[in-house]
Amino acid sequence: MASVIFTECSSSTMLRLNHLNRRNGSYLPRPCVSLRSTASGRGCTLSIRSSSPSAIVINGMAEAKKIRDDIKTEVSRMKESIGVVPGLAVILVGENEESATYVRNKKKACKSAGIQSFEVLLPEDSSEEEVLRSVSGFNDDPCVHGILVQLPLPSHMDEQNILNAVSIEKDVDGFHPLNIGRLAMRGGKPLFVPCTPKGCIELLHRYNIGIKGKRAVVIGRSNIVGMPAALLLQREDATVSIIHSKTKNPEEITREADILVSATGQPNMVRGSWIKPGAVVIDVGTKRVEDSSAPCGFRWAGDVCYEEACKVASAITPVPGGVGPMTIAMLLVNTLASAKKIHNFK
Ligand SMILES: Nc1nc(=O)c2c([nH]1)NC[C@@H]1CN(c3ccc(C(=O)N[C@@H](CCC(=O)O)C(=O)O)cc3)C=[N+]21
Ligand SMILES: [Mg+2]
Repeated sequence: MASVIFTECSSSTMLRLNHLNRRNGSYLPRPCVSLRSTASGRGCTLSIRSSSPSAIVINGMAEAKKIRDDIKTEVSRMKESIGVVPGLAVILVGENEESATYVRNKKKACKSAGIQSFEVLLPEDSSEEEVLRSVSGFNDDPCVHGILVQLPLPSHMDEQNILNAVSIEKDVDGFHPLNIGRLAMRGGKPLFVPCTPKGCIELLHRYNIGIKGKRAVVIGRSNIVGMPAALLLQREDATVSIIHSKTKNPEEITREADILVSATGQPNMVRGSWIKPGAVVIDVGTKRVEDSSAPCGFRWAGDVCYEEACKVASAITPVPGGVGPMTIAMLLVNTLASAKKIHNFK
């Protein structure tokens, strides 16, 4: 290893730390080399001048592909042995362009994995009763093993009421209050866990990033991502803090995080200075932002200032290609698991 130089304003390089710690199955720096909180407040001042610092990029797209391939194999095994094809139903209300994109992606993923997909598109001004009727139809349909009501719903509908109506056996989104309640209980056994947080944890596992005993900070407390992510991390024995819009000085708390999960949908909110050197950063944000230089007129922006974060973090998920594809892969995982359970197929 070349000389290690301590400079005042350098961003840290975790190359050496990564090298050391990957042998222990962890990308996190050892406490004894975790230099932080300098007087200037710039965080770590350890650097190796000769090499440009850069975090490991967590390739969610590649992991998702592997998972989808495994599902495809299982789906055909199931079809051949018992003649059952797993089915996923999606209910989409209104014309929200982003929602339409997700629904399209889910449909594509189902198709390539051999999962049958069903879809109900309802106009924005539909009544709650109409949505409830669709839910109930899918609850009773033996070809459907998973039901997903795309959120957000139009504001005139009671979201809780609708999520409550989904059969918990088919709640592949894990949004039914019973599944969430069980997730929150010590020793509780949810039938399904929400796909995005589940995808985040799966990425950490697949990259051998230890969670037990680590400080985890989640930014955002939504029912879809923030809150279940915090619960899951806590179940994996992390010590978890949740940051939200009323939190004072959030960056002081994020700088404590060994694992930082951001799910706010506010592009570039998380700056490099918010991140502890060597931390693992999971960026859940996927916001469409106008960009005339992009081929389709927009691009996907995460919550994290990626260029800055790369210089500080030891590992980071990109947007796109990080958490997003894993979300869809987990949806297929849950749907297959549901079909197996309903048909008692091992
Ligand atoms: N009931 C419900 N369940 C959800 O799981 C749910 C939802 N409602 N409402 C909206 C959010 C958002 N969400 C995403 C899924 C995949 C990508 C995704 O695949 N993103 C790609 C970019 C998009 C693309 O390339 O087309 C990526 O990050 O690489 C993003 C966002 C699921 N959600
Ligand atoms: Mg992504």
